[in-house]
Amino acid sequence: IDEDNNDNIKKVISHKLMFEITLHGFLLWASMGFLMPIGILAIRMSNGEECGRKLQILFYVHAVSQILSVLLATTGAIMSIKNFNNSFNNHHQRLGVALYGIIWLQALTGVLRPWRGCKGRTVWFFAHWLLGTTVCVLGVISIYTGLGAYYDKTSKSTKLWTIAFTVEITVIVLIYLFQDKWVHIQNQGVPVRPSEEHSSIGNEKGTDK
Ligand code: HEM
Ligand code: HEM
Repeated sequence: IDEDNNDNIKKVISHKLMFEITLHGFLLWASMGFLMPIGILAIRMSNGEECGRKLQILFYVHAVSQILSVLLATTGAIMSIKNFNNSFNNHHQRLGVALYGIIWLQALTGVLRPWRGCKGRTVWFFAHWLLGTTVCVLGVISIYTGLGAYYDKTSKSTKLWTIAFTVEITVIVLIYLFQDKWVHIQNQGVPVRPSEEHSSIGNEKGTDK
């Protein structure tokens, strides 16, 4: 009877750990694998946008989705630090802890931004863009290594999840690339005036011929 009891306790604990790992995965996927890239696509939609109201809405979508993303990741962080072993002895764990910290730094620089037209704004934008893009890419890598860690721990296949995530990220990357080409694509139907034909090299996005 004693052995039976022991077995049951073991099963209950591993069931609990299983649940916690799955929740960890979902929280961080939703945060860094979904909200963060979507928020970046949103603020990029405002590039070259003239209408003040549209600009404001896109800014809010960016700010809200990014703050929500940081809060979700933080929930996941508190959970994982409470329930996992905190040994930080593999790439997934080490990169993960670094990200937990950096996303807060990024959100903080987002909130504490200088006004447009201010002297510091150019440097701020470069820093916010560079760190933001890097963090998002590292987040995507962490999700792949996380799915690997899940397989190592549970021996359950994560093939379908990996495919699903790859499809999602591929779509997001295609939209990201498309955003740069949108004006150019629209202007394909507009005839080039002969006098401007040669000066069209190196044109700015907004005045694309
Ligand atoms: C951006 C996304 C992610 C970040 C930042 C992250 C971060 C972390 C961190 C810091 C740990 C160590 C926790 C500790 O020991 O206190 C950890 C462990 C773990 N994570 Fe993630 N994670 C992410 C996504 C995922 C995903 C999508 C899965 C898949 C289900 C996953 C599965 C695991 C597993 C199984 C562990 C156990 C640790 C092990 O022994 O390797 N993670 N994660
Ligand atoms: C972890 C959170 C965040 C990430 C990963 C992030 C990422 C980014 C990225 C990559 C860009 C550049 C987009 C482009 O290529 O044009 C950007 C722009 C911007 N972000 Fe964030 N961001 C975050 C949080 C915030 C927060 C909390 C705010 C404000 C409350 C904010 C305000 C802005 C603004 C105003 C711009 C546009 C700057 C301009 O075009 O002059 N960000 N963000």
